Amino acid sequence: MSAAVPPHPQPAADPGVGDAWPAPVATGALDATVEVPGSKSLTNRLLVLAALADGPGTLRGALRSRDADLMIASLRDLGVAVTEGDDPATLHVTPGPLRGGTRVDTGLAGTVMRFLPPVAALADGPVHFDGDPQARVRPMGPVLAALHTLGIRVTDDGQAPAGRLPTHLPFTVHGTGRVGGGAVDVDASASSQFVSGLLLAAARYERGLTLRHVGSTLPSVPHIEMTVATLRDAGVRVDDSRSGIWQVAPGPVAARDVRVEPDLSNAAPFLAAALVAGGTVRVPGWPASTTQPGALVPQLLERMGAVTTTEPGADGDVLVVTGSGEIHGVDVDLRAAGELAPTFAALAALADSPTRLRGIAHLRGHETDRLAALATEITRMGGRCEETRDGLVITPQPLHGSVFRTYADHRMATSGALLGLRVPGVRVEDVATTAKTLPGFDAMWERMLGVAGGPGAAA
Ligand SMILES: O=C(O)C1=C[C@@H](OP(=O)(O)O)[C@@H](O)[C@H](O)C1
Ligand SMILES: C=C(OP(=O)(O)O)C(=O)O
Repeated sequence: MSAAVPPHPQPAADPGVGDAWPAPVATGALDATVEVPGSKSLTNRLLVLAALADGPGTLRGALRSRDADLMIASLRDLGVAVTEGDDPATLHVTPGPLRGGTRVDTGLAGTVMRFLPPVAALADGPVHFDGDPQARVRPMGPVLAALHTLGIRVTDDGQAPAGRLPTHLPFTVHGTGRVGGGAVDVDASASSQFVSGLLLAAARYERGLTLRHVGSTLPSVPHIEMTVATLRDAGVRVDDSRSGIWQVAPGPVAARDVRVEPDLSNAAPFLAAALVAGGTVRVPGWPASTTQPGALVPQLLERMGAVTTTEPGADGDVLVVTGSGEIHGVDVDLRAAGELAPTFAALAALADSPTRLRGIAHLRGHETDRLAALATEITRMGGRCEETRDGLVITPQPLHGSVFRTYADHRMATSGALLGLRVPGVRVEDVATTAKTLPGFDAMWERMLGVAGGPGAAA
């Protein structure tokens, strides 16, 4: 990976054992249907496109979580009206002239910190960006360098020497109300979101944008395809016919009324639970075709021992995953779907043979250094999980309970829950961190298990 990732802030020495969530152990085969809320990636793309559109639009089935709510709050501050419809998942968006003189709180949301600077470039004044302490070490440089190339002034509000382009939060994008556009080279080897963010705003640039990826690897290609698909659905012309080059034509973004698919990556730990506990888990609303990387979940679970089918449901297909409790190790390149790695690492630690996860060096710049975090927590449980240059090698061992640290990472929390299904005594520190993309995860998990009586009842 060519973009260096600085070390993440370390968690407190004592992870608050008393408050940790006792992950319930499965006491029998599962038989559950889990309704998963809207996709984070689609919700935040569709919010940005609605904010840039040529009239009022509506999202239905939108995710409401910390990441989505930070996007909504930021767009409101920029002058976009976002109001709730009959239910919180229905959002009406009315674009307005983009205002400067505001502050964007990115939280720990990659989609907010990478998608909004190219939008802020269109505002009529400075927009200050900052986020959680962990967000300040997530890579930002390539997207800010691209804005600089396009003639937008970006200044560092942190520790960088004066005059140096910022590479991390906090920073200010000095919008002037217009962006000329043109051509930029971007090294997106550390995050596909650098590409997505620039493409999402590009139709509103006077000459559009031609973006060329110049890095050695490109992670999360399905997420870039999702960006291109959502742009095209909004009537924007995008040429992606040359590998590693995207050309967005200038023009209006059509206001639309859109339905958001369920978040297939958030479905993954629930579906994986069928392998760990045995039995069946169903997720309704599984799209017949999708750009979400979670589309890979059924085939990956099958490789690890599941039987998967789809059944017709009231609202599209229902994905049905059945496991026997046996889990087989795999050798898999997850470059296209890195956000699935924590779920598959947890499954791997419970398997009957070793697993190699490859192509995911960029996970070192996610919510936390996920490779280090997974290796540390699985090892703490007595497992064997070693970091490689671009992934993890997990060799199953007998595991014991522990406090499973989450490092402010929602997917670490869901991995801990998955391990706790089989290993008694797992307590997940700060399970509330799942609110980043799935508020109420612990209650959903307990419902899946048929556990009554609230946290810890089945531990
Ligand atoms: O564009 C998106 O919605 C995302 C892209 C991916 O980021 P990276 O390319 O940084 O992995 C993914 O991991 C993240 O969860 C969501
Ligand atoms: C990497 C992730 O999030 P973000 O959108 O903050 O990059 C994730 O959800 O796994």
